[in-house]
Amino acid sequence: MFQYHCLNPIASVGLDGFGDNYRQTDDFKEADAVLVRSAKMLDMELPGKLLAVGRAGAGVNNIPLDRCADQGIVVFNTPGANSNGVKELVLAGMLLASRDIVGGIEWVNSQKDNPDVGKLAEKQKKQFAGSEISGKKLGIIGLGAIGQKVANAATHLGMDVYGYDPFISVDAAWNLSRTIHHIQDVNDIYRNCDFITIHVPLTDGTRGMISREAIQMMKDGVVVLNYARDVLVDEEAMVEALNAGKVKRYMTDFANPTVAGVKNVIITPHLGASTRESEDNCAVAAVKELKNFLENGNIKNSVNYPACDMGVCTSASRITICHKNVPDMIRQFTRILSDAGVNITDLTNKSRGSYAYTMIDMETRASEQIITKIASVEGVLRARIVK
Ligand SMILES: NC(=O)C1=CN([C@@H]2O[C@H](COP(=O)(O)OP(=O)(O)OC[C@H]3O[C@@H](n4cnc5c(N)ncnc54)[C@H](O)[C@@H]3O)[C@@H](O)[C@H]2O)C=CC1
Ligand SMILES: O=C(O)CCC(=O)C(=O)O
Repeated sequence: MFQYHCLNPIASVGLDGFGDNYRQTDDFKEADAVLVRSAKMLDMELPGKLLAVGRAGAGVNNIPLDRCADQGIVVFNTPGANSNGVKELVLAGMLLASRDIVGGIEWVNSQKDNPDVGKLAEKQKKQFAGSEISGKKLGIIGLGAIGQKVANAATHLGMDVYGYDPFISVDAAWNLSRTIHHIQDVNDIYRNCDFITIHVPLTDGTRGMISREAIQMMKDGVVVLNYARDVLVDEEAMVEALNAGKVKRYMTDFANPTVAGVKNVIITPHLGASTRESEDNCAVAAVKELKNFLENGNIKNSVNYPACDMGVCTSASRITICHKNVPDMIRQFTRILSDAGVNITDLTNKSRGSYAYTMIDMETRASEQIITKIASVEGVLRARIVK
C-alpha cells in the first residue's frame, strides 16, 4: 500500500486513477509521493520516506529540484497538459489589450442605475475603441508546449508570427505552422513586434530576461504578455515604460505589489491552467507518472532524474537506485549482487547531469540485506526494492 499527500487541491479524476493500492494521507511525513501545483516547496523539509513529487503542471520553480535529487526524490511534471488552457488565456489577453474591453465593461456597470445607459453608451464608446490583432506582428519567446500553440492559433487569427527558441525540441518544430518566422536573435523580436509574449521556464538563465534594455528596444505602443512567471520580466522597468507610454499594455497572470493597480496593466490571478480540462489533464498525467514510478520504478517526464523505462518487471525482482553520476557505480552494484549469488536478468543505467538512475531485474528476490549494502555505496542516494 502506497500513501500520497496533496499539497494543493488535485482534480479527483486524477486521484481516482490511484486505485485500491493507494491511500491519501494528510500527513506529508507519511507520504511516498506528493502531488503539488503552485505550493512553494522550496523551504520545506523533505521527509525521509518521500520517493517522488508529481507537479500537476509545467513550471517547477516552486520545487527544490537539486535538494530532491540529492535525497533520491524523483520530481515529475506533466508537459503540455495545461498548455491549451494557457494558450486560450493568452489569446484572451491579446484581445483584451487591443481594445479597452475591461474599461468598457466597467463603464457599463457604473451606469447600472442610468435609464439612458443605452443612448449614453453610443456616445461614450469611442473612448474604449482600439485596433484589431489581425495583421499585427506577434513575437513569441519560447516555442514549447504553450508557445507553439499560441503561435499556430495566432496565425489563424491573421497575425504575422515570429518565434524565438534556441532550444526548440524536434517535436515542437514539427508542430509549428510553416508560416511562422524563425527568429535567431531575440532582439529582432524586441525591435519589430507589436505584441510580445513569453513562454519560457523560470531558471537562473531566464530570470529578468525581459530586462530594462529589452523593453527600451521595443516599439512604442508594444503590448507585452507574461503568462509564464512574473520575475522573468523587470517589472519596475515595465511600470516605468507603461507610465512613459512606451508600453501600451502589460498583460500578466501574476499579481504582485509592483504591478497591481498600475494603469494599463491587466492582471489575472494565475488563471492560465485553471480550466477543468487542464486541471483534469494535469492530475491524470501526474498520477500516471507517479504510479509507473512507484510500482515499476520507471521514470518518464522527470525534471531532475533521467528518463528510464524497463516496462513492467517480469523477473522475480526489481531494484532501483538513485545515485550520483560518477564512475564505478555499476561495477559496485553488480559486485554486491554477484557476491550474494544473484543473477541479473536486465539492467539499465541512465544519467542526467550530476545524477543517474539504475534499474536492475533479477532472477531471485532481492533481500533487505542487499539493498542495505547497495545503499551504503558512496554516491548512492536511494536504493529501493520495487518488486
Ligand atoms: N500561467 C500559468 O498558469 C502557467 C504558466 N506556465 C509557465 O509557462 C512556462 C512554459 O510552459 P510550457 O510551454 O508548457 O513549457 P515547455 O517546457 O514545453 O516550453 C518551454 C520552452 O522554452 C524554451 N526556452 C527555454 N529557455 C529559453 C530562452 N532563454 N529563450 C527562448 N526559449 C527558451 C524551451 O526550449 C522550451 O521550448 C512554464 O515553465 C511555466 O512557468 C505553464 C503553465 C501554466
Ligand atoms: O497549477 C496551476 O494552477 C499553475 C500552473 C502553472 O503555473 C504551471 O503549470 O506552470
